[in-house]
Amino acid sequence: MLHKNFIAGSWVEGSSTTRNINPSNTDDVIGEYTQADRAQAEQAIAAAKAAFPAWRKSGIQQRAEILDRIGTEILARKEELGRLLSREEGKTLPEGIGEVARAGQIFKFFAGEALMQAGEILPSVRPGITVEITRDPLGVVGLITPWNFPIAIPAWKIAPALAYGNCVVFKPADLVPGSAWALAEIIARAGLPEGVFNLVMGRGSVVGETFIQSPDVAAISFTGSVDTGKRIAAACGAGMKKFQLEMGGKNPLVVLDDADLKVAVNCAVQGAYYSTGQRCTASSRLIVTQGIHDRFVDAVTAELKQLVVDDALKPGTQIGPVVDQKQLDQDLYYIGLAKDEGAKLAWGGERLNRETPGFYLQPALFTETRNDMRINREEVFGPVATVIRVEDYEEALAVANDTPFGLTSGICTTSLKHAQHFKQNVETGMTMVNLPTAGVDYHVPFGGRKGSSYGTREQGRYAVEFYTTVKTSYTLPL
Ligand SMILES: NC(=O)C1=CN([C@@H]2O[C@H](COP(=O)(O)OP(=O)(O)OC[C@H]3O[C@@H](n4cnc5c(N)ncnc54)[C@H](OP(=O)(O)O)[C@@H]3O)[C@@H](O)[C@H]2O)C=CC1
Ligand SMILES: CCCCCC(=O)O
Repeated sequence: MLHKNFIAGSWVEGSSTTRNINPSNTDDVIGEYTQADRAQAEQAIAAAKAAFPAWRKSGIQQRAEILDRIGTEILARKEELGRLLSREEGKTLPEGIGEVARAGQIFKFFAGEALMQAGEILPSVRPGITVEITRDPLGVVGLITPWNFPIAIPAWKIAPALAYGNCVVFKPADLVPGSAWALAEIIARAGLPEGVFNLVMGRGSVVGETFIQSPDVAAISFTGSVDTGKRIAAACGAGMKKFQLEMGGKNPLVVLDDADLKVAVNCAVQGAYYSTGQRCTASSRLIVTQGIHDRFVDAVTAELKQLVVDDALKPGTQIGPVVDQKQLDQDLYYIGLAKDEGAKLAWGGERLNRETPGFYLQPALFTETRNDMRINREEVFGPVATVIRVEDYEEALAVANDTPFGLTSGICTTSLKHAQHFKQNVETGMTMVNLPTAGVDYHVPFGGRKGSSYGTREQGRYAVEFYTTVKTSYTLPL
């Protein structure tokens, strides 16, 4: 079966196709997916533009019911969709099912938000005049998503876009079309008028470029690499488009002498290596004070030796394969670079063989690293973490903030004083105390600072800032 694009309410073939390969077993072809060319991407944009005038006036009850219907079906099928997600992306089955559940919860959350489009009414400073502050939808929004959260990141862009009355052209990462297509198939049956939602599978350099260049696309929401994010920012700026970028991080986990060692080790292993380290929120720099350093390194190393690296769908697997050859090459490149820079490899870093051909990599831990090494400046986006030894809390905070990124951070400590000071002074958009840096709630703001993110926050009620525009009205009643 060829999985087609969904444009103007119909399933249509594109100009080429791509095969979806299982990173746990590269002999396993999950399915064949069509790829749009520029013309088809433009057809989708035109369909969304034509649908907007009516959709922007749709009732909030209609929107709420549609979003709730989508969320209900996603949750009802979380095992099936979770298995598909793990098969195509490589995160373990529990992680895949968890991500699908999160997507369903996100749609249900925004079903509620669709009903709560609050504004404000104030008296003018001029007597007798009333001022109203309301919000309008933007129009056609282009949603461009990465491979590492194939259904949750699309959900947290699509759901608010629709809730606030926008029309959508959605381009998933070419590497993981399965989850995106399954999500689109649910959305296609949820009762939206034709053209309101369009799935446009295809290469970023073709479909993505068409979105960011089109004068009929009012806004772009993007998650992915810094390089692509900068490209999108330049194009959107030139075209006076609204845009938001979520691009990753070099997230620090600070471990102080007074930390609970067991908690700190769990935070480090979960945060740095689960989901094969392929999370923008993953810990990659473990910043450890002198007094606990050796005990911490020994304990983390002991944990890494126990981790089960295997087929994502196999029961008991804790670390699935890397997503593809390109990412594996990137991980191995940085492992080699760290060695060349003089970092000490405490454990792992070798490609592994398993029963089936896949991109299996032993989680790697480097010690005796300095924050000015490239391994500590650049995002690897794999199961690779480094330890930086520091003297005290003050030095730990300074090192944590000394990075071009600012997405998330963490501190393991039993000192309320240090926890409070860290929350107030760490330069990241999100921060955790005695918790992994990865793993966030779905109903609160998500996003970072510096090179990690651009624009307003995603997720939760804060999403209204991006997916609407404010109008101030003055009325003199006659
Ligand atoms: N912060 C995060 O959540 C993520 C960060 N990353 C980082 O990015 C690196 C590469 O991952 P990758 O998925 O390839 O990231 P990319 O930035 O290459 O891709 C992200 C999305 O952007 C699309 N895209 C690519 N080029 C363009 C373009 N010129 N215009 C518009 N859209 C475009 C891609 O399409 P397509 O892939 O179909 O070509 C994909 O849908 C990772 O190694 C990691 O460092 C990656 C994923 C998530
Ligand atoms: C939903 C995708 C990003 C969330 C990353 C995390 O939960 O750590």
